[in-house]
Order: sequence, then C-alpha cells, then structure tokens
Amino acid sequence: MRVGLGIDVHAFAPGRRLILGGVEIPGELGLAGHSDADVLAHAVTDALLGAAGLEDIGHYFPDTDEEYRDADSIGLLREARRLIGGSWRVGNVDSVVICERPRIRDYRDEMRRNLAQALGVETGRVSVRGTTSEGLGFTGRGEGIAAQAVLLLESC
Ligand SMILES: Nc1ccn([C@@H]2O[C@H](COP(=O)(O)O)[C@@H](O)[C@H]2O)c(=O)n1
Ligand SMILES: C[C@@]1(CO)OP(=O)(O)OP(=O)(O)OC[C@H]1O
Repeated sequence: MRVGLGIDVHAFAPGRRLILGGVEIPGELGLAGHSDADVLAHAVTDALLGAAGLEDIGHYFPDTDEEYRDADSIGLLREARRLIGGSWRVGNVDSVVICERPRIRDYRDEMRRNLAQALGVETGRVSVRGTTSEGLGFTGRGEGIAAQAVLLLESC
C-alpha cells in the first residue's frame, strides 16, 4: 500500500464559474486558474500522483499549455488515473474543502460520485467534507478556497 497527500489553493476571481469536485455551484464567485480551477479535483489528483511516486499535477498538465486552458479537472484526474497503470487500485480517498461558503455538505454526494468515477472506484471509497476556518486566514476572509486530500493505493 502507498499513501499520497494533495493540497491546493485557488483565489476567488470575478467572472469565473465555481467548480468543485466536478460540480458547478450556482450563485457563487468562481476561482482563478488556468484550468477550471477545481481545487478539490486538483488536491485529489496530486494525492493520487504522490501515492504512486510520480511527478506533480503541474508536471503532467502545465499551466503554460493552451491545451489545459479551462480544462475539466475531473478529466485530468481520469488522465492521471491512467498514468498510474493497472498494477494499482485506489483503496480510498478522504478530502476536505476549506471555505466559509458554499456549504459543501449540499453538494458532497455529487462530488464524491464525480471523483469516484474518474478514479474508477465505487462512490463509497471517496469522502468529501467541508469545513470553515471560523473566519480566520485567507479562507476565513473569503479570499479563496483550500482543499486537502489523502489517498490510499493498493497493489492489485
Ligand atoms: N464550507 C463548509 C463549511 C462547513 N460545512 C459543514 O458545517 C459543519 C460545521 O463547520 P465548521 O467549520 O463550523 O466546523 C461541517 O462539519 C460541515 O458539515 C460545509 O458543509 N461546508
Ligand atoms: C491543472 C492545472 C493546469 O493549468 O490547473 P490550474 O488551474 O493552473 O491550477 P493549479 O492548481 O494552480 O495548478 C495545476 C495545473 O497543472
């Protein structure tokens, strides 16, 4: 077994859609990024790549490459899963999104389904939770969203 950790942060930006775990959340400020800025999908992708001992997300999907402008980050997670190859399967993923809003609980099951599908596992193996930072720091001031994920790989 191997464990991986992924952490990502994106700042809010006007004129952007908010995509978290592949779910478009209406009525909220979006996040700045070269891709769709799906901070949760990025954290899970880096946890997956880290568990496999590979390079990081920016290595495989550079933010200087026009191919990844506004890219669907769930699609990038699926691509990263392909890079891992067939000798590993995902045991489970746990993840936390840190923001004052939106309330992640309202969307978490759809996020879990999207992430699980990209990873090729049952939804029950993927957890997503939200927490505020109680008004403290950049997330507390509503400047951006942070996400963290841990992922276990099991050999097949
Ligand atoms: N963005 C968020 C923040 C919180 N939640 C839910 O509320 C619970 C309490 O959060 P605290 O930060 O006040 O501890 C948390 O356990 C979540 O159920 C959320 O869904 N999305
Ligand atoms: C997937 C990528 C592609 O540009 O997305 P970005 O929106 O640039 O987000 P970031 O988390 O800063 O870096 C990962 C990038 O590789």
